[in-house]
Amino acid sequence: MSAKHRTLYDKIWDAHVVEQRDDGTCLIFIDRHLVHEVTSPQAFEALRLSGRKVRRPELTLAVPDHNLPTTARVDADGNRIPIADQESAAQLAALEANAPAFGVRYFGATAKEQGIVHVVGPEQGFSLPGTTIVCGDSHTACHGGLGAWAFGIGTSEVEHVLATQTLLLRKSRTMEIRVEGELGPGITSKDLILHIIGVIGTAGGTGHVIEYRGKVFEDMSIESRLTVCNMSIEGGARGGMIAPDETTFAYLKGRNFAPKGEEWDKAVAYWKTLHSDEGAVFDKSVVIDATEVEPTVTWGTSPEDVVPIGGVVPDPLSFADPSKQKAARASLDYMGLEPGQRMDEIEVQNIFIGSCTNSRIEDLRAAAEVLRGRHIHPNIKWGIVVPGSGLVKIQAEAEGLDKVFIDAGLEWREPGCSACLGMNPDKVPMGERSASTSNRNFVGRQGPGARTHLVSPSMAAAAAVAGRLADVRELSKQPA
Ligand SMILES: CC(C)[C@H](C(=O)O)[C@@H](O)C(=O)O
Ligand code: SF4
Repeated sequence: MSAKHRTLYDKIWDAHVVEQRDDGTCLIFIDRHLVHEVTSPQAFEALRLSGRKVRRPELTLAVPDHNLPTTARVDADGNRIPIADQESAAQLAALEANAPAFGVRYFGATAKEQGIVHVVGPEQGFSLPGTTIVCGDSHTACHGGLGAWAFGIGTSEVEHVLATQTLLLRKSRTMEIRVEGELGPGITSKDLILHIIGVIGTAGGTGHVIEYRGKVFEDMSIESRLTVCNMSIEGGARGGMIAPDETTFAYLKGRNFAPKGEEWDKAVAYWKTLHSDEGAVFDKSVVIDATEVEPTVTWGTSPEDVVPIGGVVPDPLSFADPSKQKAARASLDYMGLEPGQRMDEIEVQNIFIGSCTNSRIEDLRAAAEVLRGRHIHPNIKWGIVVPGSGLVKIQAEAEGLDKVFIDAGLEWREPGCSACLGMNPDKVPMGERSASTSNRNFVGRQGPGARTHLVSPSMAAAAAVAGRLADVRELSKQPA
């Protein structure tokens, strides 16, 4: 047992210890295992070779997302369109064969429930408060938005979880990110998390599990909480979570795999105990003033390279640390930017609205609100909107959002990871620049030589209209 006054993370940890080892590690029970096509083929193959089964197939959910093209998946006769890329096709085929062979629940490429694994888990009520959730994917912390302890694992751990439903872990340290005050008008959860990563840096959360605390998070929708927790890994953290509350319960009620009837009442009673006790001590604490958060954009090739839209590209010499100076110089070189250049004068040629950070219905509504009655700028050569799941797509179409995007000149696609990373045909061309709602602006992330500026959905829409990075608050003042 941990201390008397426990943090949310302590409580979830304590509830999942199967066995404590002398070396300080614990065998932890894993409640939920999400599986996608990239990190699972070898794990299933290893099980097959050793003649083992999936220990708890009902706690496992598989869905392809990374490699699927986001163009039509069936032809006019209803036949599946094959994937041209051989490696992608092989990974998809492996998952399609492995799921039924091992009795694992599977949402296939053409199922309406298919989507990005981190969008599907919450949407299906598969991800629940107080659960341990793993996936062979670094953005698994996303599910912490529901009050779960969720974290990414490697392929050998995927195999371990498939075979045993447990993991041998060492407890992380705890970190509180307390946000005080309120966000200004037009400032979103994406701006906030980019700002936070700017403050703590990409190593700020190393070795820690973050709990995001404060009224800002209590007031947030689940979609926004998922966006915040999603990027915990970009701040170096092992996980990120927000205590579950009435908003969480209302979001989950009635969802496909959420508990029903009496089970629901029991679950809610338990979930209500899942918050850090008064007097609980965190190993590290950071306080952020919400009123300081502006619409935030990145200028470099690390998610910590952030600046308000009203700011300028920084001078590498402005950083105290010589290694950061060197990194900034390399970033500016790659990004084709000069110190002192105004952020809102940087022209973009590509728009990507999607990814597990920002492809839920609320994100699409926010982008559509800016684009309604407007058209994309002639600078924009390619702009796509990629819903996070088939169900998000259906909902968006029922609200007419697809028409708003298409009328504005953007493409409306099938669900998947898409241009978030260059593993499928959606890529930003060499040397071109994108305003992207994804979570990583690494060198080559959106394709070889692609230059990525991370933004919120409404800021991506503003960039589409302006043909450059732009302050959505300025645009909103003008008539459409
Ligand atoms: C391909 C996958 C393993 C990878 C990850 O671990 O996160 C991807 O989802 C990413 O966002 O870079
Ligand atoms: S959308 Fe991007 S960040 Fe999310 S799982 Fe897919 S590739 Fe990774």
